[in-house]
Amino acid sequence: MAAFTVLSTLPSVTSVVLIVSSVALCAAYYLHKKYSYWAKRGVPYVKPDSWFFGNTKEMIFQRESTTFMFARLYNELAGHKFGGYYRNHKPFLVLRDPELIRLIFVKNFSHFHDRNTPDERDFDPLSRHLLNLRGQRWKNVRYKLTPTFSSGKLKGMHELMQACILELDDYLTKATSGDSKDLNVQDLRELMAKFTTDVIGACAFGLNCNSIRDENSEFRRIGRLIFSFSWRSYIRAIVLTLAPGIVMATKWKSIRPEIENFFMSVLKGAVEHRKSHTEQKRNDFLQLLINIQAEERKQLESNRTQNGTQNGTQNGTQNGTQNGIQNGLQNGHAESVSEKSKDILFDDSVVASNAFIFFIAGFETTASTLSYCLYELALNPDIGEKLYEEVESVKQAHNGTLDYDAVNKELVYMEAVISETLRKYPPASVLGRRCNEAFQIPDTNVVIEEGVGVTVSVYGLHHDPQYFPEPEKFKPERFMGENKDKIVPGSYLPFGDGPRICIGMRFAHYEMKSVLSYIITNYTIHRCNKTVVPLQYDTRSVLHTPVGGVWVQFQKRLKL
Ligand code: HEM
Repeated sequence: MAAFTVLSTLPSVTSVVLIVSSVALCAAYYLHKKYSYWAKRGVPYVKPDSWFFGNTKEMIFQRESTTFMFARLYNELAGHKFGGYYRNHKPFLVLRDPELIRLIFVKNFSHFHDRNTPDERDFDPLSRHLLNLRGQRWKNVRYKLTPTFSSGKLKGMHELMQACILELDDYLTKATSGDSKDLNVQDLRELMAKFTTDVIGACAFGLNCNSIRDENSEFRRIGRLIFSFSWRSYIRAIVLTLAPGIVMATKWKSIRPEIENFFMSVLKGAVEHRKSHTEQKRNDFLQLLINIQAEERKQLESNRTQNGTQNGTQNGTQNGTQNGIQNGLQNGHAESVSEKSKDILFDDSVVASNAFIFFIAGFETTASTLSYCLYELALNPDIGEKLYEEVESVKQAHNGTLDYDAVNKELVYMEAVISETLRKYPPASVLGRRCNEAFQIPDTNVVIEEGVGVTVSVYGLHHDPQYFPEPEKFKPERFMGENKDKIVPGSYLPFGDGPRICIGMRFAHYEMKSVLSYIITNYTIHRCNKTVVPLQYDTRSVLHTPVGGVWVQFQKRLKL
């Protein structure tokens, strides 16, 4: 009986084996075909180390940070102007040659106008911002937002920035004059993140974030949350690359609900406040967004009236717009029903998303640069002293104060110190573009096909001795005088390049120079027993974050 049972199951075992082997063979054939992409085209490439994840396994399993993984690919392709790699089984190209980078990012931008980020989503109200937008939609939004950081607007922000510096002054004065000798030992990442959160809150949204003064500031807590590791975001990122359809079908948002709700309610509050205080003249980013939306609505209304498609006339006044934004932001729904028209560029979702991205991009990148800069000043006191002398002499030439023009134009050594910090520690260590129209690489037979992504390891370039000899040394002189002119175009890209270059670059420079001149004139910065040299980086972090923070000691500067 038992023998009979075994025999009767045999055909099904054979079928299972057959099915499994056929599936395995098909999968192997499929993957082999996918992973032959670069070899077939005669393009040098880095051999994938995983059938499933291509060249990104170490990053996905969090054994290597994103920065170091792309720098490794850059180094493994040494000797080539470009080379292939695979993200999962998708082909990507690493661009190594600065001239080729410029060709793609600047001169042939029309073939590469989008990033590799996922397309904007209707269900994700905070994802439709400049970083993600594509094609004509990106172009239109960028054109409208460009005036945000014009010289006139930056000048107008001088007082707001000074007020945040005074808060920092208050904090550091207490920290350095207290009896407890530990108070003057500070984690720069945290301190600078608090400062830059306050600055972007004040300058872009007219908000008092209070991060320096209040240990439990909600803004700082949310800021930390945005960049902290979460399993939700981690799994989503993997699913997004392997099977984007699942993310779309399940409407799996990129932003955690807590963060989304916080931003929606803050923006709603800010817009409400403006509505009830129309006498206060504002000149900031939020106001620019409000005005743009008002103009757009006015234009649409007049078009509709002209076309006879609308019976009643509405007034596209500022108040009307504020009501629109306000209604749309209620309950986390960024887009009101009446706004589903295709003609609308600045619907509530685009307004909220761009306010959100300005906040995130506005505080983290500058905070990280400032903290690395102060860390290097602690390790290199001679550079700190030279900086101090420059700031003092510019101040003396301007009756003891630094106005907007002096900060911008006269702090030459300061500019070099910041540039060197951005070289050694680029906060955005990888740049990417997606090919939207086939492009033949000059003097080769290689065609970058539509849909293929290109990647630039900014960290790899900035640490390549061919462009920056002794790359681990902190040498601001690289960016002074004729040395600066020798920098190969396309090899130094802390803010990216081409029409999609960072929109906040001038604001960031101005903010960093303003606060550094204040710190350097009032304090000296020192190594302490918590200072780690060299820094060790967190492989789990989305950003290039040092494990355990960046610690230094502040001392009040003794002035004669
Ligand atoms: C040290 C400070 C900063 C660094 C190093 C930095 C770096 C970058 C980089 C590398 C890009 C990508 C450029 C490209 O793809 O070619 C970028 C884009 C962007 N940055 Fe910044 N950034 C900084 C500060 C800021 C600030 C202060 C803001 C806003 C207040 C900002 C807002 C943006 C936005 C909105 C984009 C997208 C631009 C577009 O696609 O049109 N950034 N940034």
